[in-house]
Amino acid sequence: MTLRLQMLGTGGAFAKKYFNNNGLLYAEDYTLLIDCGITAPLALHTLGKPLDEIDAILITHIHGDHVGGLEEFAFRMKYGFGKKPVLYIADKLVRPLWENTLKGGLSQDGIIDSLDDAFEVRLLTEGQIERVSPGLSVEIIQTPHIPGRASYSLYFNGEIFYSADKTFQPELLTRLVRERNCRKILHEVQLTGPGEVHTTLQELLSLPPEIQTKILLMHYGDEMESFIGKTGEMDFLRQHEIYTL
Ligand SMILES: Nc1ccn([C@@H]2O[C@@H]3COP(=O)(O)O[C@H]3[C@H]2O)c(=O)n1
Ligand SMILES: [Zn+2]
Ligand SMILES: [Zn+2]
Repeated sequence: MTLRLQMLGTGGAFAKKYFNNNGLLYAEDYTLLIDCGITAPLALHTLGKPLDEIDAILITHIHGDHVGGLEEFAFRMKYGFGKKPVLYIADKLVRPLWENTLKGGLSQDGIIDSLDDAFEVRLLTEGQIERVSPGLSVEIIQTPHIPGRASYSLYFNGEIFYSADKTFQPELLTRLVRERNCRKILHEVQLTGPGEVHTTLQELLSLPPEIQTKILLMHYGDEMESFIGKTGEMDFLRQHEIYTL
């Protein structure tokens, strides 16, 4: 099954030239929204994409640039379309997403008292492949980002790796390419400064060309244009363009 990807945005958390790093993944007529950050509602509006054309949302972790648009999404689906959005989420993220992020704004006594009242929740477990639609499966892979906080990268159809925000994990990337048929890697990048909770361009440039050629870079800062031609065998993913993966 050929997947297509259209990023709503390719910016890092504080980018102003680019929307938050959230993507629409198309598998035939099924549309999955990967992460729904603060700018997702505006980016969808800019693309002319109505909310009810999205079949499900999947979130990687609970930073604002990945979940900050969920409150608006849920309210508009409920009061605008009379529907509950489908939400794919790692079991370990349910409690923090509800208790620490959404409860304050979304809860209404007797109407919305839990995440299940606002979303059609579908739990994901590490190591288990979930069939999202006839042409789309996903496996979550926990990858390090903020110490002590869970964050999950995604492996689609056993061949496409989509990194969550994460530190550099060369062994994982090498294993996916050499042992698990990985054809394409959508990877976050930090262009300047120390990585700390992200993967730096310098780190990705240390990968062998065989892996770099599979990588498209995303979640970058406003300085991206000045790095064109300086990314080895890797290219930048551009927001709103549709890529066949
Ligand atoms: N220890 C941390 C934690 C957070 N941050 C910054 O805050 C952003 C939150 O969203 P993000 O996309 O994960 O990027 C994080 C860092 O820019 C950071 O730089 N160092
Ligand atoms: Zn982020
Ligand atoms: Zn993050």
